[in-house]
Amino acid sequence: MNQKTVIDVQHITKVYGEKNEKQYRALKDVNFKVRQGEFVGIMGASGSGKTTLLNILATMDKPTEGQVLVSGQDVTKLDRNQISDFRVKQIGFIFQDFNLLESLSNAENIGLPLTLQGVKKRKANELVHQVASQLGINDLLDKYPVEISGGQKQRVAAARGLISRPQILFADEPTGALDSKNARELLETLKQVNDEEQVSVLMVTHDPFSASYCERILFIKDGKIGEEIEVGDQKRSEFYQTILNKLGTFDDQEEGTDVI
Ligand SMILES: Nc1ncnc2c1ncn2[C@@H]1O[C@H](COP(=O)(O)OP(=O)(O)OP(=O)(O)O)[C@@H](O)[C@H]1O
Repeated sequence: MNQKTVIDVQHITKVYGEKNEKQYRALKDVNFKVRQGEFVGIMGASGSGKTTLLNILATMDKPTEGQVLVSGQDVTKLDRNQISDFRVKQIGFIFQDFNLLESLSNAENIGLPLTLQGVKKRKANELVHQVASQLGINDLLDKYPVEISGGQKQRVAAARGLISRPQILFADEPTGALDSKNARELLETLKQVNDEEQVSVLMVTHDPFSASYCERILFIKDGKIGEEIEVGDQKRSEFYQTILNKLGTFDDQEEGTDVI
């Protein structure tokens, strides 16, 4: 197993709201590491802090305290330019609602991170075709997002997330808007890319089926990592059952954050 740490989360705390106002503590001293090529899931009740955590790791939000080392560099200390650079070169992101730009063709959407990096059109085109072949969506390149299905949109979004060959792919409920067939296909593809490219995948999900594709799952409860489970030698179907059993031990209540 690859032991290189790509993400090292140290003592992350997130408080929403200004001082003198009502404040909420959404994350409390969160610590964990992710290795290169690992497929890690984050599960937890609604309001437990999953999206807050993912957004901090992906530099879309800053923690109140603590640091996030990505390949040894503290990304919470980056300035605006460094953050843009970090996002386009080192990470990919897939959202539940795809976040494709309707006015761009699918090929242009996929190539957007390269356009932002100033990669020449010809080279960008070549890379777009490469990733599209890998994800089996070559025939969608000349179409626009409105002309394709939800499952196809998420594959286009995944291609955009992977085009820069990032070290880390963040996925926030990537199967949330997909039917089970499309969800399965997307997860198979993510797993394949994860294996082939050693890209670390960090996926927030409510869905035990999606989570069964992970090697390790962190359970967030009330802003803290409560427990974690690993697939180990289990088959995916067995891991799915393990996850269901684990979820059954939690109560299903929505979580409120701590008002300070
Ligand atoms: N911008 C914000 N300002 C104030 N509170 C916020 C803000 N964003 C999130 N919160 C609160 O922080 C807590 C954690 O929210 P977060 O979205 O991270 O949870 P989650 O686990 O992703 O939930 P869900 O599964 O419903 O998406 C929630 O109680 C939420 O209301």
